[in-house]
Amino acid sequence: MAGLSILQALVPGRLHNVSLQAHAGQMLGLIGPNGSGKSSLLHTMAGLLPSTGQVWLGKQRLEHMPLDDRARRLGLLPQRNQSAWALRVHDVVSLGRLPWHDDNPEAIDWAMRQVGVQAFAEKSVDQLSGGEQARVWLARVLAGCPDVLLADEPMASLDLLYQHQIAQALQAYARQGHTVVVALHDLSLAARYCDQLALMQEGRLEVIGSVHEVLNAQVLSRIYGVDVMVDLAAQPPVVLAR
Ligand SMILES: Nc1ncnc2c1ncn2[C@@H]1O[C@H](COP(=O)(O)OP(=O)(O)OP(=O)(O)O)[C@@H](O)[C@H]1O
Repeated sequence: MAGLSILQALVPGRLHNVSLQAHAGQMLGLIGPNGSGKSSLLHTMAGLLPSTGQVWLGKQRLEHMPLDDRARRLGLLPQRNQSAWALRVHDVVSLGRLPWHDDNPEAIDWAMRQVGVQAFAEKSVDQLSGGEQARVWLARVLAGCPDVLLADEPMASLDLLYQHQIAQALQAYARQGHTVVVALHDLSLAARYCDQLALMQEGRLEVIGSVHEVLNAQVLSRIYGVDVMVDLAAQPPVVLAR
């Protein structure tokens, strides 16, 4: 399957000439302080935030792809989600099949199982807790089985069990040959589950590489403005502000 490349993305005040490649089969984590440009980069990758740069899905330029093809091949989970209607959870997840014009029950059941929301299938989504709803929104994107999955802080509101279950599900999705890009603030989770990390600061890509290349205590302390301790040899790895 195709990876995703972004070349010289420039969005005034938000992104400054960002170029990077997300590879099929891998999970790329976007990290960096608040306002560093992670969401802007994800929206640019999804073709939703216009930039002067280029986005390539494999050998195809995203801007030149028909919209329905883009919708099938690229899925975005935004940072904030809400439903204007009190839809059933099953119906919300089914919306993920819209680009395919079908109601594929296997894909919908699979997506709900990945994030553990089968028990809520008949409930109204507005009657769920914040973390439960977050899992439903992710299931909706997974149900579309996109080649490239872009997720903005998918674990932010989840409890300890689901942080790990969702991180594992996203990693497994990448291992099946998909391209997964997640923005996240929990650097210990990033160290444990991501194959590559891209560290952003003030709209620029500061460094991209393996977990060991990017999670450097000195660099992180400078960028986050707080003393950071990094222990990548620990099981699981730990990255925390002191
Ligand atoms: N809709 C918008 N219009 C104009 N500027 C915006 C908009 N959204 C974000 N910005 C600005 O773009 C910059 C990057 O914001 P972005 O949301 O991409 O950062 P982020 O790294 O995702 O932050 P966080 O970790 O807080 O979610 C910030 O300076 C922000 O103020």
